[in-house]
Amino acid sequence: MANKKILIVPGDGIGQEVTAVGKKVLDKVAAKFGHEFTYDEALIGHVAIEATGNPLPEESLAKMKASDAVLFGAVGHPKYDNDPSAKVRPEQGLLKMRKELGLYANLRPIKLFDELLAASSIKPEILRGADILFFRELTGDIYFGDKGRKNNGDTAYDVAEYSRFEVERIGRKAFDAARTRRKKLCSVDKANVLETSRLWREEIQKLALEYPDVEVEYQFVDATAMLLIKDPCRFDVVVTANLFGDILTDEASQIAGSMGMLASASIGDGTGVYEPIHGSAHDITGKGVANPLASILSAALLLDISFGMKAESELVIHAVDQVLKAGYRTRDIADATTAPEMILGTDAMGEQVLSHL
Ligand SMILES: NC(=O)c1ccc[n+]([C@@H]2O[C@H](COP(=O)([O-])OP(=O)(O)OC[C@H]3O[C@@H](n4cnc5c(N)ncnc54)[C@H](O)[C@@H]3O)[C@@H](O)[C@H]2O)c1
Ligand SMILES: CC(C)[C@H](C(=O)O)[C@@H](O)C(=O)O
Ligand SMILES: [Mg+2]
Repeated sequence: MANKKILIVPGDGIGQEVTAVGKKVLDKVAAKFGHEFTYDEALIGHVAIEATGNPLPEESLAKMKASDAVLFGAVGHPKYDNDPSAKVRPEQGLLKMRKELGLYANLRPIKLFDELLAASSIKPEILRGADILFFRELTGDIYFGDKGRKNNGDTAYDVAEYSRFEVERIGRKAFDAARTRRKKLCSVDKANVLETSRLWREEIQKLALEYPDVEVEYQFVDATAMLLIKDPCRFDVVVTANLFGDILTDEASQIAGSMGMLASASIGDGTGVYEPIHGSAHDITGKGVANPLASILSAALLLDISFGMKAESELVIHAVDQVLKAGYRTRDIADATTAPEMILGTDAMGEQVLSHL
């Protein structure tokens, strides 16, 4: 029995819809195992701009720092996506949260539930058994370097920077994880072109000497994009920089069947933040069709990583597996053989998972 303070930060668009389901799952787990979870909510993104003018109000940040874990949804609104000159943007709230909480490691597990083999456009014989753990560096790179315009606004720049300690700390986490898995690590960079990547590779090579039991390979990011689709089973743990990790994991969502299946854990030295890798999905917002499984699986990561509740976490993953085995699907993971009555909306899918807990 444990007492924990969980902060729910739904954000924008389908973030609101799926996080409500993730919270219900946490509630049910607490009741089942006799834990006491207390909840608070905080604003971020477009909803925070509307309410306060600030994409990450100080009050939200203070609540995050004071909580034991954060369940996060997504940020984003078409208003800003279509206005490149907007000075205040929802995404700034997300990046500030990551920086302020020191969330330098973003773990993105890509694991295919067997029942979804048919939902993917990749051939089943290539896909079967795929199980990759991405470590995406999250507080450095081109995201956080100097950026601006010059030459009367006719030239724009974004500076990419990495320091040795930033590469070392994410690299160490990735090597440690590889040791607990299949002992293979792939470090992804663009060291044939980028100086940040050459420093990245130097640091990973140094770390490799400390982990002789882990088989290390180095791949360029362009080749990795190809290999993920050609032969996803060759990968175990992948460690890479912020921008490469962002792009490669959206691609890798197709290994798991859909963006709506991928959970993530953003961790550092303080409060951990657990979030689907997907965004606010304007195209389906308000329709009640968003897949809540990424949020539910994020809740499972929260239980495991921030609270050390392994059995609770495994129960949630098992419940998701059972629901998929029973044939239930949201629209994004349905295939031609799915009967219409088995295609559920966000809340109904959540109810199925709750009933299997
Ligand atoms: N972590 C975040 O908060 C985050 C991540 C990515 C994008 N964004 C923001 O989200 C907005 C939309 O961006 P985008 O369209 O490029 O990416 P997106 O991830 O929101 O959507 C990409 C596609 O995947 C589908 N999709 C995503 N999640 C789904 C789910 N749970 N169930 C079913 N289908 C799902 C969407 O319908 C869309 O077709 C932008 O404003 C962007 O900046 C935020
Ligand atoms: C919204 C955006 C800033 C964010 C990122 O690029 O990190 C998103 O794509 C993600 O993957 O969480
Ligand atoms: Mg992304």
